[in-house]
Amino acid sequence: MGQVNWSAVDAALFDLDGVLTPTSEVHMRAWAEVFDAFLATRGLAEPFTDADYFAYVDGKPRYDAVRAFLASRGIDLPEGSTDDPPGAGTVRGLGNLKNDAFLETLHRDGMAAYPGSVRLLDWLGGHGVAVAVVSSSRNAAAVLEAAGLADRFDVVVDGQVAAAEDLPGKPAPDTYRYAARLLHVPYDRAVVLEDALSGVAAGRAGGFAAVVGVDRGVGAEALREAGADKVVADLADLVPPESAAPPAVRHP
Ligand SMILES: O=P(O)(O)OC[C@H]1O[C@@H](O)[C@H](O)[C@@H](O)[C@@H]1O
Repeated sequence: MGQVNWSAVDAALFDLDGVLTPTSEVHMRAWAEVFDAFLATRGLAEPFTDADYFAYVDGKPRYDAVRAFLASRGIDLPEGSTDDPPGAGTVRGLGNLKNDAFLETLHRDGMAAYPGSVRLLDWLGGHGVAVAVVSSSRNAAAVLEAAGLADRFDVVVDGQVAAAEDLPGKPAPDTYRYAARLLHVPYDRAVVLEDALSGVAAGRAGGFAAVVGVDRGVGAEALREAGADKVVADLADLVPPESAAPPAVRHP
């Protein structure tokens, strides 16, 4: 697949963290802080790595990510409950601790969208392609607000919607499919844009027109293996070339 054939597509379904905003890095650092401290309390010296993040955590709902990483190290913790305090020694307690770390950074440093992603959103808006955000995060609204993107999306299927609608998270395709249904667009007329292996797998499983992998560090080959039809480094690469330059100013 070369360029995305936007004339054959009615909707673009965007992952948020790592696709529209550089929040994937903020999540990754918060997870590393929390998991490293947890591993140290158990006398385990091998730290949480970027490779661990990409393989077990990236793109997944909060507690699914905790379970997947702990399982990779052969650690089994009780599930606990969602209001467990940080440090309760449960899956949910660890997830909550990480959420505190994430929100602290978000509120302290703010967040700006990737300029290339805004460029694609602008182009799609001018060409009648509907857009939605499909994020595993329960913090999607706060991130969209911080990045000044909130009013660009009428449809946001995030971790809170998934919980309310009882939808399984990525790598299951259900959240992407739900967003397409809310936009009244058939799956095969929608494109999925994703940076995480779990999210690419969700797009692949959903029967969408195409899955675009956005390489923010996981690697083009891994994205293709997970099911991406095309991989780009920046979403501006998906703006058709004829509109890459602003129209020439005509002088009479
Ligand atoms: O913000 P929440 O609800 O804890 O969700 C976290 C997850 O949100 C996803 O969007 C990110 O891709 C993950 O890497 C992250 O861990």
